[in-house]
Amino acid sequence: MIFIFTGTSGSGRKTVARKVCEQLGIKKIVSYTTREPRSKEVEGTDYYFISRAKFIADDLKGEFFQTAEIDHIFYGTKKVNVQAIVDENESAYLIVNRSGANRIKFEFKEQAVRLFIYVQKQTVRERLEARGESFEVIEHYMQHYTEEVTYRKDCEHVYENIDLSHTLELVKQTMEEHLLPQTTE
Ligand SMILES: Nc1nc2c(ncn2[C@@H]2O[C@H](COP(=O)(O)OP(=O)(O)O)[C@@H](O)[C@H]2O)c(=O)[nH]1
Ligand SMILES: Nc1ncnc2c1ncn2[C@@H]1O[C@H](COP(=O)(O)OP(=O)(O)O)[C@@H](O)[C@H]1O
Repeated sequence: MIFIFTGTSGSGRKTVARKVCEQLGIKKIVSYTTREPRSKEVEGTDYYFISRAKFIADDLKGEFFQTAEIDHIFYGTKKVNVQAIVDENESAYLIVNRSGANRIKFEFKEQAVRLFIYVQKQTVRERLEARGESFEVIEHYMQHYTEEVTYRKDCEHVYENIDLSHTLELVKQTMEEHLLPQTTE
């Protein structure tokens, strides 16, 4: 099973995904990005941080399963990382935007499920302010919000992440249901 975490940026997707998947022992498919690491982000855990030139070269070689460009930054997951999960017949998760979620769902069909995490626009702003983000960064998040939030109608599961522990419980429950052996009835 592939668990696709998507939703509005700044709503807690990474936090929820990491905590629940740690508990369930589900591996992450780590994306590549051309943006600078933020403080506390770890190479190979949060992202593989690579240069634009390397990203473009790898893309030309056909190494990416899917890519996205957001605010002039490239993001992508490599075929080799996705294939490793398929070969081992394991479950995995990733955190992607709308286009990435669509691409993965299209490829994996019933074997992929989209978990949409969101909060109200004003709450995103407050959390980013609390995280100490600059005005410019916060405005970027705000500009994407409307486009991102409308994707929720297409996703299999939707969570408004108000109380974190409550969200974690609900998401865990859903994921456990998907991990149960499928009956043919
Ligand atoms: N399509 C796609 N989107 C990605 C990938 N990796 C990350 N993203 C998305 O890119 C956006 C920006 O991510 P990031 O720079 O970490 O900032 P965030 O908005 O704080 O999560 C988020 O919506 C991520 O989910 C990827 O491999 N493919
Ligand atoms: N339920 C919650 N209540 C308050 N703050 C939260 C909650 N969930 C996550 N956060 C905080 O909100 C910020 C954004 O979370 P993050 O997981 O980075 O979001 P995303 O991956 O969606 O951009 C982080 O500082 C995180 O600790």
